[in-house]
Amino acid sequence: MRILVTGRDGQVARSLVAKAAQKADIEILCIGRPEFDLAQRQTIIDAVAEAEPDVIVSAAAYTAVDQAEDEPSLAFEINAHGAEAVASAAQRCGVPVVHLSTDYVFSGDSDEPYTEEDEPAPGCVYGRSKLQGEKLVAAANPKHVILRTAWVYSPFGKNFVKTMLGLAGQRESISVVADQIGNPTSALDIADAILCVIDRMGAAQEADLYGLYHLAGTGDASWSTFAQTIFSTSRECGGPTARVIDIPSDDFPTKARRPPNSRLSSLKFERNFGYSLPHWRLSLAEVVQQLVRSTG
Ligand SMILES: NC(=O)C1=CN([C@@H]2O[C@H](COP(=O)(O)OP(=O)(O)OC[C@H]3O[C@@H](n4cnc5c(N)ncnc54)[C@H](OP(=O)(O)O)[C@@H]3O)[C@@H](O)[C@H]2O)C=CC1
Ligand SMILES: Cc1cn([C@H]2C[C@H](O)[C@@H](COP(=O)(O)OP(=O)(O)O[C@H]3O[C@@H](C)C(=O)[C@@H](O)[C@H]3O)O2)c(=O)[nH]c1=O
Repeated sequence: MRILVTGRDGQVARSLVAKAAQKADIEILCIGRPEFDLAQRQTIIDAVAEAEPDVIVSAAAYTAVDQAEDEPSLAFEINAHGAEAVASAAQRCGVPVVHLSTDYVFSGDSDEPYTEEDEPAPGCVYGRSKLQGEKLVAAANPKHVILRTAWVYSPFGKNFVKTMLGLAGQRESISVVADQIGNPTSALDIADAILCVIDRMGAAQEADLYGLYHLAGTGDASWSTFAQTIFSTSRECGGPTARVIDIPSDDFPTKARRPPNSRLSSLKFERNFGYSLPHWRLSLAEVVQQLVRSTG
């Protein structure tokens, strides 16, 4: 089984490489800029044709949430039209695409965890561009699994856990918003779930498994609770720590509006794939320990 993964240096791609290394029957091929650029359609067509994959994992994206407010055209070119081109290239090869999307497609004004039935209403450019990407991917390739995930962290790339540990080295206290809640999700757990999806699709070409799913870590937290847990875990293993000061979102102005509640219900994924992600606290401990060990 040859899996082509876009976004070579991203968190999900690197987690897939780490997880697939433990599986003899899987070959992972990661592609990235400059030879594969979502803003350059021909590079997508060429890269996919050359790879001859059995499945494509579309993990590359424009993920700079605030910066997207200043570069909406580029965000849409990459997250919407680039994603569509990847799904079309997969369709021309007759192979499925597993595409990643985000909790930021929701306004966050509901009090309940969002299901796949809920109407998206993104409040920022990043969320709008990813929502259009979902629609274009689904239209371009009937063999699609779209996974909306959230608050991704890992030992790789840029993420909130690494930002907090970095700031703890410089400050005694850090102000963190306490009125935005979501599901922290380890990219390593997403990688396991993607391999499970691919295994199920590859084994039976089960058409009824294609579609849109929410897939996030079990349990929820505010960014502030998440930060406190990062520091308590880091302290236990001898890493940097800081005091967290709870603040409202209004006291941490950002260019992009974030959803106050972006909790996702992953029940559909659980039902269809018989698989759920571990509790975020368990997965976080593993990642923080790895990060502290690697810098200590
Ligand atoms: N991070 C998160 O918290 C969440 C992410 N998601 C989604 O999950 C997916 C994976 O996210 P994650 O692994 O965290 O992403 P990262 O931000 O870690 O990595 C994104 C990757 O996309 C690549 N990329 C950006 N622009 C282009 C382009 N024009 N052409 C080719 N590659 C490009 C980047 O390459 P380069 O190194 O060249 O910049 C980078 O390797 C994305 O679709 C994202 O929207 C969903 C919810 C939460
Ligand atoms: C660094 C920092 C952030 N914050 C707040 C700002 C924001 O509301 C929240 C998260 O900040 P970040 O900018 O790190 O995270 P953000 O870029 O909003 O993360 C999002 O990324 C995209 C790609 C997604 O798809 C989402 O699921 C989500 O993970 O924490 C603080 O309150 N204090 C701080 O010191």
